[in-house]
Amino acid sequence: MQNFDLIIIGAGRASNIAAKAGKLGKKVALIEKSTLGGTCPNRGCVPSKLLIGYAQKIREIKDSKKHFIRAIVDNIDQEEIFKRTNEYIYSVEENYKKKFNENVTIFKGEGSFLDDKIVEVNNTKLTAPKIIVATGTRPAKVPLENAWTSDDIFPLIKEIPESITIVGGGFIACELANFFDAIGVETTQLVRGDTLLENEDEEISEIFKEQYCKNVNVKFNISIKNALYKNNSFEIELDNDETYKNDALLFAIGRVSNADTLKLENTNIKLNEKGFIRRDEFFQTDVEGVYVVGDASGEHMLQHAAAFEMNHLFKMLFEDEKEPLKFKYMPHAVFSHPEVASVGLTEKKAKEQNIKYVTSTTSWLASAKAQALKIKYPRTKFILNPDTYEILGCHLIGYESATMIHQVLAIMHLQNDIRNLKEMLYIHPALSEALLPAAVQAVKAIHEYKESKKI
Ligand SMILES: Cc1cc2nc3c(=O)[nH]c(=O)nc-3n(C[C@H](O)[C@H](O)[C@H](O)COP(=O)(O)OP(=O)(O)OC[C@H]3O[C@@H](n4cnc5c(N)ncnc54)[C@H](O)[C@@H]3O)c2cc1C
Ligand SMILES: NC(=O)c1ccc[n+]([C@@H]2O[C@H](COP(=O)([O-])OP(=O)(O)OC[C@H]3O[C@@H](n4cnc5c(N)ncnc54)[C@H](O)[C@@H]3O)[C@@H](O)[C@H]2O)c1
Repeated sequence: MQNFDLIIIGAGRASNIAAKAGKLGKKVALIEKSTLGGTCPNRGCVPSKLLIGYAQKIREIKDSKKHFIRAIVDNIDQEEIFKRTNEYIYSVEENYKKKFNENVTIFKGEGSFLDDKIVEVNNTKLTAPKIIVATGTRPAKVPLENAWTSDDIFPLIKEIPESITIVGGGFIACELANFFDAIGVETTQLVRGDTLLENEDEEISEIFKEQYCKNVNVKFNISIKNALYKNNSFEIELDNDETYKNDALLFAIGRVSNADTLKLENTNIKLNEKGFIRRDEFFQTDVEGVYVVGDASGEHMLQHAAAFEMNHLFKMLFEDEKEPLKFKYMPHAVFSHPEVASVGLTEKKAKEQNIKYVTSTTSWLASAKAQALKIKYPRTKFILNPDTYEILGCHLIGYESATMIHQVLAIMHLQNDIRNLKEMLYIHPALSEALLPAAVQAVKAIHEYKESKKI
């Protein structure tokens, strides 16, 4: 039995805890069954955003006629795009290794529990007073042989397909289908319902659908009845009896817990109804001294949330943090075309929760920089508490929405009052100045609401 101060199962974001604890002189066992760094740098956020950079450039060139420029995309070197992205992925493991000092022992293998306090990896038994489970998620099982998930394209080492079908209408499907379509791979997206990005505010997802479908061929209310893999391609039969051939078929239909790899039946650790590990507000599982953080908890499934949680857990374990982490707000963005960013309640959620609210939706076009983009759809939508002026939700669609929303986030975090967004000074005519008329309009909407209630 090997003794440590800390055992960590899963070297994704939790690598940072291992590195920092090692620097404090703690003896750390870091167990990873795949590549150090986890999903984000190896097969998630980073490589997918590297790909989106290419897509964005191509879309801009193709759209240049709006600026009275005749330009054509003469050649897209797809191989180079994947080669460069793969090179980044291949560098991750070595870069992560450099983070750790001699106090951190890396065990490459699948970790599992023998009991509440003993973890086994490669037939070696380890124990520590503190154990962190940070095992993340994996793609939901693909129902057809030879079909891909996002894991299969990071890195893409097989031949680049000439045509691809992508199933799903969520984050991954809308980011990847946009990329494949932009680089010239014939792309079909299959969505079982009639919306894309179904968890976004309805007004925003409708605009997204209208704009996105101008580029990507999306079939709605459809499922695959059958898909036969023959001679390196799929013969796809849809449930409306339509048939067609595509080189690749990729499913992006959600992600599932890795808890089933941990032999939790040997412990008192319990799962919730979704199969994710149950925890209290201090990240502690049903076993004292065993914690679960990041995607493994199934709560947010976002890199910034995982990183924030891990940072807080480190402070709880090795510094003097006594308070639980309470996320005031959890923003996210979908890096597709168009780009969407959101924080807080959607109108639907506000309605469901019976919350008193006022909405205000404003075009960005009052800003000269927004006009210069020559796109008409960008919008800001606020959901507001009319009594307190609090921003309950903010939803953006348009160029650099993910960047734009940080200004709103800052206000929400500091002193959440829409009037602060209205009173601040903006650089004229920066794109973010588009938030000024949105804030003015939002405050007006609250005043009109208050007036209407006086009668
Ligand atoms: C295609 C894609 C794009 C994404 N884009 C974004 C984005 O733009 N922005 C964003 O915020 N989020 C994005 N995400 C989500 C983000 O990647 C995750 O939220 C984040 O990586 C979670 O970190 P984690 O450390 O909790 O889990 P992970 O990074 O998944 O790490 C868990 C690690 O545990 C290992 N493991 C699992 N079980 C065991 C075991 N039994 N023994 C040993 N090791 C084990 C795994 O191999 C893995 O390395 C994206 C995800 C995907 C798939
Ligand atoms: N920009 C980002 O922050 C980013 C990008 C990619 C992924 N992620 C994270 O990764 C997670 C997983 O992404 P995802 O796109 O796989 O999940 P998702 O939950 O966003 O979307 C899943 C989609 O698949 C559909 N679906 C589910 N089961 C299906 C089935 N059997 N047949 C057909 N369609 C089905 C759903 O209706 C939905 O449209 C996200 O929830 C997100 O947290 C974040």
